[in-house]
Amino acid sequence: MFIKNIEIGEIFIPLARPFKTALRTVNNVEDIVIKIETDTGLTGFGEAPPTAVITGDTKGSIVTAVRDFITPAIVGMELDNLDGIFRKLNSCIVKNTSAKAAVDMAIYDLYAKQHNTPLYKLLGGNKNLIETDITISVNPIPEMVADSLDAVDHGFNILKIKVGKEGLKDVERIQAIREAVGPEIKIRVDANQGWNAKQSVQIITAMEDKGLNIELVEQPVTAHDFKGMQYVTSHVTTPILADESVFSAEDAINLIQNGGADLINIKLMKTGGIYNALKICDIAEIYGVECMIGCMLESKLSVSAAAHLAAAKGVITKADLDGPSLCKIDPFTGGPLYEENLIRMNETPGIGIEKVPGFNE
Ligand SMILES: C[C@H](N)C(=O)N[C@H](CCC(=O)O)C(=O)O
Ligand SMILES: [Mg+2]
Repeated sequence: MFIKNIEIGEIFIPLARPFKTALRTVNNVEDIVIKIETDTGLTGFGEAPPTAVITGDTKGSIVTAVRDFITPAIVGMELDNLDGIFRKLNSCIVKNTSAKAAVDMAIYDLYAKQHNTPLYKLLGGNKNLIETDITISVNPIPEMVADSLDAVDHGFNILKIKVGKEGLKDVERIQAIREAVGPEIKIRVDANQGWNAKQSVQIITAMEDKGLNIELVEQPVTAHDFKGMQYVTSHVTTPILADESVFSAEDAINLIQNGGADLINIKLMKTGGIYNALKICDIAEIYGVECMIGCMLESKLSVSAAAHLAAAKGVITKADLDGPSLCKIDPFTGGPLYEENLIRMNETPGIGIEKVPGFNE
């Protein structure tokens, strides 16, 4: 069975509410989707969001990478030569990790379908239920408190609070939310690179002194500031999670060996897909570092690929896979079940998404 062609489409899904971080505000999921077909008619699907402020990828660059570089590199290759396909995918163009992720997940989808197995079982089959957090956008404090209470009402036990735009005022934000939701709800804080190293220590220490019981702080400083990550990690007791600082296995090794983080956030859109994400899982396992699986502003297709990886690997102990919960509608058929805070894997072969809008059957 060989790869016959790659079709490129686009999806548009309105968000239930604007998504706001220290880096950007977004109102809709507007992602590139791809369909890979084999000579036997088997199809695999993938999705790539244009998260320009984090990965550098735009809709135009994703389409160009898939159409002009990846397609000529892998069309005609035998699906059984999985390793050869991924080596070609990763060497035919540098960077462009979101385009690579879309193709990588479609290939894994096909491979698991060919073997009539759900992808998570093929990758390791560690668990079949995942608990995700939900993101609270950065807004005026009363709005964030109301959003947090609403999320708890809807069954979420873990909140990921976006901060990083107003320095020390973030302590008030988290204090107000903690007082409103009570002590049982887990609170994660994501600064999206919004603080500097000294400011991070001041803010996180203030949260510790107030007993706000923060589970972790994600990416306090600029992505390339590995020394800053090391400074923060060594000066606070709250665990520090590296997100934008870790795209590749090399980043993970560098950061871990230099004490630049306690935890690593793996996202398929940063690694270029599951093939490279598995390398980070192995490195983390070797060093005894736990991982979170995260997502960009993505819909159910690519988030489900990430869910399969999370379900497969024991080293992935935390999930930020709330993309589908942030969308107003679910335009897909099939896939894992999203039940508020829980993602339940099922027995459908591949990733499980059976129908993607924009492609003819
Ligand atoms: C959507 C997810 N919960 C999230 O917060 N991801 C962000 C980046 C998302 C984006 O800007 O598209 C993160 O973890 O930094
Ligand atoms: Mg983050």
